Formats: sequence, structure tokens, C-alpha cells
Amino acid sequence: MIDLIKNLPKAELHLHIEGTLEPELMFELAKKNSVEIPYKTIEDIKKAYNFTNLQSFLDIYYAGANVLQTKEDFYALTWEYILKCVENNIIHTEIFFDPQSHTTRGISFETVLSGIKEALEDAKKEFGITSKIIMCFLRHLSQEEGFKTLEEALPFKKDIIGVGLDSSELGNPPSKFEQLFKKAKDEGFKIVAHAGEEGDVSYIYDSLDLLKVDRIDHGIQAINSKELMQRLKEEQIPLTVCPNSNIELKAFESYKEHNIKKLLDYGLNVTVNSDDPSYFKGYLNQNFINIYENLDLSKDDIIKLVKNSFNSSFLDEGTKIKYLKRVDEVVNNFKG
Ligand code: HPA
Ligand SMILES: [Zn+2]
Repeated sequence: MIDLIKNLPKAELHLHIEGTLEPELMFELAKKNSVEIPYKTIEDIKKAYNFTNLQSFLDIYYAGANVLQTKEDFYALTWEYILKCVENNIIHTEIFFDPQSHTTRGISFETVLSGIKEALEDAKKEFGITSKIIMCFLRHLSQEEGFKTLEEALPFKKDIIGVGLDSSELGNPPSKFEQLFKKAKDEGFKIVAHAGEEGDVSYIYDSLDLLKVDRIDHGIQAINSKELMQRLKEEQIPLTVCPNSNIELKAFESYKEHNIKKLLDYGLNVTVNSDDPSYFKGYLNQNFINIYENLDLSKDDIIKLVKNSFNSSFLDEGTKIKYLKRVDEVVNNFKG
């Protein structure tokens, strides 16, 4: 089964590009750009990746992102992730970036976006990997600041498929951003939002009803409301679940406690993703392997999870069908 997991062509729908910054590149860029980081060695960095909740991670994640300064840095960051896509058989990826983490440090929106975009264009040329870019608003900042960022994004609309909402969930509910997301939707952006990672089911309801999301990022707290579970099932709202992230940020005590199999068995449209793989001990295949080894997932469960990602992507229908056929081919040729 592990061989099948590794060989299946996959899509990734919940991946923060800043969360793919490996310690080695962090060191290299810190030196090149003369940015102070509070670590002397790579080992020091790895030791610091010991989180108690979402905020304890975010503090370290934003500090790490400070080493990213030039377009070439964003290109290098994205290219390293693309090489992981090749290793993990990810043939389509929809990546998040946090423009405000960079524009608030004086780095221009265009610098960030163009570095990411050029690496993704090269990924298509070199490996045939397709991609979409989603920009996330930081929910610990104000809606007003979000509006400024949306304005900055408008000249680059053709390069950005959607908008999302990330950062500190508790105390920053979707209702804080209702007007911003209405404007983004009117502008034609797809809508996603982190909801129900740490927040209760009201964050998921409000993402659906106020922000009008196309997908929910995480959504694991949905299990606490039968009514919400029923609705998510009926409407087949995609949930981009991130198992390693949930364990590292202590949403569950262990993989055996993770609820992804329960969500899947209930009939929800669940997908598997790596979130911030450099910080959470593993890229996409490792997320699949961890849940497979701990939760009694069947071969059909794995195939369903993989197909859900393609079906829930923002790809056109023709490309989805082409990719789903590639999944079937690998399944049909798989012996074991
Ligand atoms: O898992 C996450 N949750 C919220 N914000 C984030 N920013 C990067 N990763 C995350
Ligand atoms: Zn996330």
C-alpha cells in the first residue's frame, strides 16, 4: 500500500509556500540577506519546531519568513517545493501565499508574486506540474488592511485564482471579514478559508454563510455538530485536512485519535494535504502514510482521498478528467 500511496498521482490543495521553507534555505537566505535569526545551527532550528498550538507555530513561521527578501528568494523557495512535488508525485498544486507577511516588511506584492509565479511556470515546462495561486489574508490584521491587499492584488488578477483566510483563528472569526470576501467574490476570486482548525463549528458555519467559501481549510471541528456534518455531506463542501499539521499543533494527541477516517466514512468530501511541511515533519506522501498506518484506511479510502483532491481543485473539468484517468491507470496497473 505504501508503494501505491507513493505512486499515485496527487493534487495538493492546502499548502502555504512560506511553510515549505527548509532550515537549510532559511540559513542560506539569512546569511545572504543579513537577516538575524535566533538560531546558530540547523539543529537549533529543528529543536525550535516543537509546538503547543497554532499560535506557537505562527510566531516561528512568521520569524522564518523574514529571510525572504528578493524575487529570487521566492523563486528558490517555490522551486524547492516543486522538487518535493516531483518526489511526492504531486501533479497539481494550489498554493497559498501570505502577501501581508511580506508587504508589511516593505517587500512589494509584485516581488513576492513574480518569484512564486516564475517558479510555477518553470515547473509546468520542466515537469508538467500544473498549479494555481491563492492569496491569504492574515486574520489577525484588520479588514481594512485586507482591503488594501485586495487592491494591490487586482492588477495581478489573472495570476491569482482565489483568496483565503489564515493565521490566528481564535478571536478572529469570519464575520470580521464579511465585506472583504464579498468584494473578492464580486471580483471573481474563488473563496476558501481556514475554519474549524482550532475554532468551534460557528467558524465553519460563518465561512459557509458569510464568506460563501468554495472549500473549507481544515474543518476538523465539524465533527462536533451532527447538523453541520449533514450539511457538509449534502453540499459536498471540500475539506482540506492536514494530518501532520493537526498532530504537530496538538489538535489531536496522536494519529490514532485523528478524525479524518470518521469524516470520510460519514461521506464528507475530505482531502489530504501537508499545510506547512517543512515545519510539520513531512510532505504529502508522509501525511498519507501516517494516516494509513494509524487509522485502518483501506485501498479504496486512499483512492477516494486522492480523487477528492482532483475533483475539489480549481482545475477545469477537462483537466480534472484527464488527471482522474491517470489515477485509474496507476491503480489498475498496481500489483499488490
Ligand atoms: O495551519 C495554519 N493555520 C492558520 N494559519 C496558517 N498559516 C500557515 N499555516 C497555517
Ligand atoms: Zn493552513
